[in-house]
Amino acid sequence: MLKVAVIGLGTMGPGMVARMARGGFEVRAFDTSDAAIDRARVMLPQIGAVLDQLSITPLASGEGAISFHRDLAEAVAGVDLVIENVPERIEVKEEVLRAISPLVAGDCVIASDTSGIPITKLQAFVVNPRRFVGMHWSNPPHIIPMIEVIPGAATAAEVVSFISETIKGLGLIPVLVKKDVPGFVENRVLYALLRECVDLVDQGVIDADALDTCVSWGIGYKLSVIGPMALLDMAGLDIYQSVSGYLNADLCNAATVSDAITSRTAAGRLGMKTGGGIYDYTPERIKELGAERARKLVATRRVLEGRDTP
Ligand SMILES: NC(=O)C1=CN([C@@H]2O[C@H](COP(=O)(O)OP(=O)(O)OC[C@H]3O[C@@H](n4cnc5c(N)ncnc54)[C@H](O)[C@@H]3O)[C@@H](O)[C@H]2O)C=CC1
Ligand SMILES: Cc1ncc(C=O)c(C(=O)O)c1O
Repeated sequence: MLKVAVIGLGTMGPGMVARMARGGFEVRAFDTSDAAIDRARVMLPQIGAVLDQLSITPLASGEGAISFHRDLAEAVAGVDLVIENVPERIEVKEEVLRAISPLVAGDCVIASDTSGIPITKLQAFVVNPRRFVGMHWSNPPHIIPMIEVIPGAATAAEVVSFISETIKGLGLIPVLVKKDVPGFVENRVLYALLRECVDLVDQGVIDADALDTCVSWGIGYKLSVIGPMALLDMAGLDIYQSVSGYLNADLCNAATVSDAITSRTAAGRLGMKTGGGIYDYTPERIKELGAERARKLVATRRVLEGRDTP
């Protein structure tokens, strides 16, 4: 049974811990914050119920054990894989990776769930860069089945194979990113979309809620069935040639973050986690939305996987 340590139990950690334990791994869950550990403990049964709805059942040998840790050396002792999952700030990742690296065995793989910091940069912070790789999950990690695998300049081929096989072994889908570009692929695409969406709302072209309806029921719904490259063929490359010929030059190409976002983050309006961001949320609404989104994502995934016929 594979032994894995997850370092950081914020938005992403609990779902990753639960998903890997369901796949039979022994999972050590570490955070420096007692509140994060307490929250993760509360979330595990709720996440387990969602995994049940996805028909992700424990192996015949049973679900892997989960243990919680406040001592880093204890958390990573003897594990095969450590997944760094701390905030997306390179100085925090440097401190954590420099702390983890000397504590693990020579054959242990260290992976980072960074959203897009180049893996080659993070490799500088570990003792053995050959055994360091990007493993980028998507939120919510217990529901979204795709994980990007990103080798850095020094990552050994066998480590890329190990991570890809580990992901497949969980019944998930590894996607290899061949060049270590910032944001990898998923977030380059997402952030191109988000930049345009924020700009359209900033410019008063559309209200936020109408934009959400337009994107979710238009391209969002369609793209879950037909990928962008296949969509080009469905629309016709001549159409893309014509439209992109006049539209590309008009799209937002701002290199900085929109003032509307920067003023909100400066005021502590970070979204659901602070009760308001673009929209406002009560604690009851946050619970409702969490349940509703999980239910719809589960139902959609079951249909897309062919488990349920509509
Ligand atoms: N939020 C998202 O939608 C996604 C985030 N990611 C990436 O995953 C990583 C984690 O993101 P989130 O879970 O959103 O962050 P978060 O800020 O919600 O949670 C980070 C956790 O790390 C803990 N932490 C901080 N310093 C630590 C340290 N020195 N040692 C151990 N734990 C420490 C915090 O207490 C917190 O519980 C980031 O690199 C992020 O870019 C990847 C995919 C999606
Ligand atoms: C806004 C945003 N940024 C990063 C990520 C993942 O790295 C996600 C996600 O949903 O996975 C996201 O929504």
